[in-house]
Amino acid sequence: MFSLISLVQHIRTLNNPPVLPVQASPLRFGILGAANIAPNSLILPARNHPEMVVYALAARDAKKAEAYAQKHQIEKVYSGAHGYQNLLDDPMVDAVYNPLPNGLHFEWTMKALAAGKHVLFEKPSANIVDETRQMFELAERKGLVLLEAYHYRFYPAIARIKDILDSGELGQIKSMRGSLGLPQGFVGPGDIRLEYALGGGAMMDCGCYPLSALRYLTSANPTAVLSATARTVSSASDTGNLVDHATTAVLSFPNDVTGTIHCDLAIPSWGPFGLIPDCEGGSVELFNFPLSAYYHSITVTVKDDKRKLRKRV
Ligand SMILES: NC(=O)C1=CN([C@@H]2O[C@H](COP(=O)(O)OP(=O)(O)OC[C@H]3O[C@@H](n4cnc5c(N)ncnc54)[C@H](OP(=O)(O)O)[C@@H]3O)[C@@H](O)[C@H]2O)C=CC1
Ligand SMILES: O=C1OC[C@@H](O)[C@H](O)[C@H]1O
Repeated sequence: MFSLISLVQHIRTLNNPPVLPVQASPLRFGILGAANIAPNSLILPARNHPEMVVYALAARDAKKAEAYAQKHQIEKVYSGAHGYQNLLDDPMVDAVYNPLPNGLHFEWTMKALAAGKHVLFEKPSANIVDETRQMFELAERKGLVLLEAYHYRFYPAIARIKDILDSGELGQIKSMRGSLGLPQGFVGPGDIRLEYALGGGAMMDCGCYPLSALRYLTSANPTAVLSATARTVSSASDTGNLVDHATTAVLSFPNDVTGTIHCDLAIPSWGPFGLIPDCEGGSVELFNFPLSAYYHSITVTVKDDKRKLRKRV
């Protein structure tokens, strides 16, 4: 068990990983947009990977682009109306990170792939499934890597949960619950998450995590939406559209499995962010599944022969 001090040290190291010398001929990344998420998702981690370097940044506003590039020691800067495309046309760029708002993932990922770049793009991949298919088909045709940035899939904790389920120890999955909520105040006025035209809404921003996790754990896609309820707010630009501020949905999966997803852009406290498959012979809970590298716990509850519950953490 972590002590509080070692937990704080662990989180500080994750957020500021040691800087390693770059090796000869690293993979050179370009970033589309001076995005809030890019330092944590790519720029700081890259410094710990000698085989890659964040070489270029494009942002619409020149001043913002320069300041961001200077702060994060990014060599090449593009800006203005053609800044994103100019970055894609730069032959020095091998791979592109696309952390643009959800509604722009498709356009700029297609353009990046067309320019022959590998792409790491943010979740959720697109607004509609046909766009996602088109992107992966183009990447396949061009022999390029296209990866959606669901980092939770790379943490040992989720792999452990999948192993426990696949081992058969708990029997068949009967139902699953997954949730992700953001604390009140995290999403402020004007946030891209509240803009319908940019692919905003709680389901797109947060609900996509439990949905992805439920698909991963069952190795299946949902077949129907059994129910869905939402708390809605006006889209940020007030165009008359609504976005969901919170959603609860019950989905049907093959083999009579149901999955409940809950997401919320403004909950009064921190969390919830758990993942709980309930099985014939017990259940397993992964606490903090989206960011389990920071902290997590796994609780396995097994029903014994006399239907008594045995717990291990
Ligand atoms: N995997 C993860 O853990 C996380 C993923 N995300 C995902 O990353 C993406 C970006 O999130 P986040 O960094 O918080 O977003 P930001 O609010 O920082 O926006 C990202 C960039 O979008 C660009 N942009 C382009 N067109 C528009 C437009 N019309 N209106 C507003 N912005 C525009 C801006 O680029 P410019 O600088 O050129 O102006 C901005 O820098 C989302 O898809 C989100 O779901 C977010 C957080 C965590
Ligand atoms: O991991 C996340 O947490 C915060 C969200 O707003 C973000 O978009 C999501 O990816």
